[in-house]
Amino acid sequence: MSLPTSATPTVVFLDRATIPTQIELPELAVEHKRIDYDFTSPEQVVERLQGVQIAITNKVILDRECLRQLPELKLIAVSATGFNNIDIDYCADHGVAVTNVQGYATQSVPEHVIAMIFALKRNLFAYHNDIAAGEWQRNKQFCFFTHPIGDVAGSTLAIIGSGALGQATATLAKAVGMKVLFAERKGAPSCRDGFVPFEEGLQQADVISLHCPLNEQTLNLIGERELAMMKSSSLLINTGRGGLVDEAALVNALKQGIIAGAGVDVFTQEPADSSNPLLANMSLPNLLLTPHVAWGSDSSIQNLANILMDNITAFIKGEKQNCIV
Ligand SMILES: NC(=O)c1ccc[n+]([C@@H]2O[C@H](COP(=O)([O-])OP(=O)(O)OC[C@H]3O[C@@H](n4cnc5c(N)ncnc54)[C@H](O)[C@@H]3O)[C@@H](O)[C@H]2O)c1
Ligand SMILES: O=C(O)[C@H](O)CO
Repeated sequence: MSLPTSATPTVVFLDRATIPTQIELPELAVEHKRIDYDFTSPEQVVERLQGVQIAITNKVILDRECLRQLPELKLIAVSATGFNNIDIDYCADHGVAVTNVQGYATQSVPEHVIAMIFALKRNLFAYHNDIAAGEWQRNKQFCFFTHPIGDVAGSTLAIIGSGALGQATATLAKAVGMKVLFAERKGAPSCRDGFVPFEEGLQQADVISLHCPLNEQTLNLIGERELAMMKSSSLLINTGRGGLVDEAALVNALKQGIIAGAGVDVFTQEPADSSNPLLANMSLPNLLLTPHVAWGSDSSIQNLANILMDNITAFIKGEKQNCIV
């Protein structure tokens, strides 16, 4: 998994526009040729990576079918933590290195999670919408209470995924007075020290926050069965990946009062459209949606850009940094 020493590598960024313009993407500290595309459709991937040694992708999918047609590709530098858009097994079997960017958003994602928890617990958007619909204006009192308002302090947060973002979310949650549990992996035969069994986490939590990767084991981790185990007063926050949650089952749970609310930043298809059950029901007062921006504070994206380009420089120099395979 290395480059021929004499060659000047070509580096192609397939979705450059995922890095906002105010963020500086550092130059590589080694000789190279770089081509940036703001956006690449699935049909354009193979053509754009023909003869290319290094591909940068945030969310463009590099699956087996397209990788098979790219024998010169030596490195996929994922400009994200999640790498579920890459066929890792193919890369491992065919000598294609894959790097990702770890721990760059330990401020941004937890702040987004806690913001969603406060907004939902206090029903901020439901009240905002009531005013927009003229409810307050029709009322005689200085205030009115059409939605429950809960305290965040004292409530229990169950975190699924105890890596960089799970841990950082735990730290912030404790700072606002929440009790924190880490749930063991679903189906695990035993429970590690410091974890509670998966089902117990679901049952005890006032809020569940997902911070595990999307893979074969975690697809539809939260479905009808799991939602039914949660308290009817509880919230689900998903900033992990859309596929972790059965979206139709979640909408049903919100409509039937099986759980009290959900904050969702990630979707099975992105961008999602009105065929997505969550978008089709986004007027529900207890559903808060954001367009995959939990990672997106300027400082976090700058961290990401720096680490991304460092990973590539290291690879070209023959060093290993943040290698998944
Ligand atoms: N919404 C966003 O903007 C955003 C930003 C960054 C990351 N993410 C997502 O968050 C995920 C986690 O990021 P991170 O930096 O904490 O990654 P990480 O690799 O540091 O941590 C992932 C954790 O999940 C655990 N895990 C793996 N499989 C599991 C399973 N089946 N059940 C429970 N836990 C499991 C791992 O052991 C690890 O502790 C990423 O994979 C990505 O999908 C989203
Ligand atoms: O995985 C990540 O880092 C986020 O989804 C942003 O791409």
